[in-house]
Amino acid sequence: MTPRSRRRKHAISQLNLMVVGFKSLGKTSFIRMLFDTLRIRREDNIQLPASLFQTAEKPGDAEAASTKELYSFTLDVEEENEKISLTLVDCPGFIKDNELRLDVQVTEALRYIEAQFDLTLAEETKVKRNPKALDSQIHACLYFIDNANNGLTDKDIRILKRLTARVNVIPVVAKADLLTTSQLANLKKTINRDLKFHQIPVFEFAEAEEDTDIDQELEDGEEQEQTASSFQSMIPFSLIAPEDAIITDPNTSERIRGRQFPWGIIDCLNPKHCDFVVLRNVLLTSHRKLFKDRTLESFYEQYRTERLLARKASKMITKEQKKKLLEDLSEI
Ligand SMILES: Nc1nc2c(ncn2[C@@H]2O[C@H](COP(=O)(O)OP(=O)(O)OP(=O)(O)O)[C@@H](O)[C@H]2O)c(=O)[nH]1
Repeated sequence: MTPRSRRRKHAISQLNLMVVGFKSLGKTSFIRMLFDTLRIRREDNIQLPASLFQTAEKPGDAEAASTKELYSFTLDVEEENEKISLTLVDCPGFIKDNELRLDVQVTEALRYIEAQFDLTLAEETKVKRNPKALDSQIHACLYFIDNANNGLTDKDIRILKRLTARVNVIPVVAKADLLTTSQLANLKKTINRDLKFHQIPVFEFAEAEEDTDIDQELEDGEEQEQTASSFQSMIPFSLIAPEDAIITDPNTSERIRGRQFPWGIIDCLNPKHCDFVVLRNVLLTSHRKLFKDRTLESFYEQYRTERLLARKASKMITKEQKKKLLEDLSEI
């Protein structure tokens, strides 16, 4: 074992993921499915939020099962021999028919992301820094897109523009089981066209991989290029979450995390049925370090600069200017 791989084996990497999107698109179901596929290292100290297991399979359950407020929980997991402290953050679904409320909800999600930057900033400015300080920054945010729309709506565009200024955003098509293969392919194409047309900088695989060592295992440069572009071609990733009912494979009698229809079974872990397995690998293994690096080097640095400039500007303001500003504000 090389010193590097020995170090890797013992170090615990922190990874913080967030899910956002309009109401009832399957955000909590995705977190539940991800949780269900994890290899938990320490079961003794997990505190799972009750809302994670409130499902809405029966009519009338939807309101009770909807996420009322942002919550997070942390798990010690092991993925490909690496220890990860994984924090999952679930947000209340955005409300479509109230513009003001929608803006407040997006602001709340962004405030949470910025509050984590503030923790890093506070740690950095301490005289004696804590070398074991936790990295609570949100490294990737999955944005759930409603497959009933023909591409991105104006509201999606507005939200995505705000989110992509602060976090690595990965767009996903929710409930892909409701689309045929060609409908899904067309929707992906339209979403990509919309992202490009509106210049929304969601996470890009091809570009990002050029300056990183993530694919060290792939020695052949051509193969590396292919991998990057094949990830990129999957954007937005399609997701299908399993239903509560216990479904078994008729051939093997093994449990399947899936959805059963009169004509067959969808296996959510089958890459032919949806992109969950690929996305899971991207988040937890292949691109984990890249998400973290970009968060620190790009998003945190940008936020830090903005905060320091704002602080400087507020110090430069004279007493008279401050008084006038407060007077003006009280008249509004
Ligand atoms: N057909 C289908 N239904 C799904 C899928 N994922 C979730 N659902 C169903 O959609 C409903 C809402 O799922 P949730 O996971 O609670 O959605 P959410 O986005 O967390 O909801 P809010 O917290 O209200 O925003 C439930 O009835 C789920 O069973 C999916 O992939 N396909």
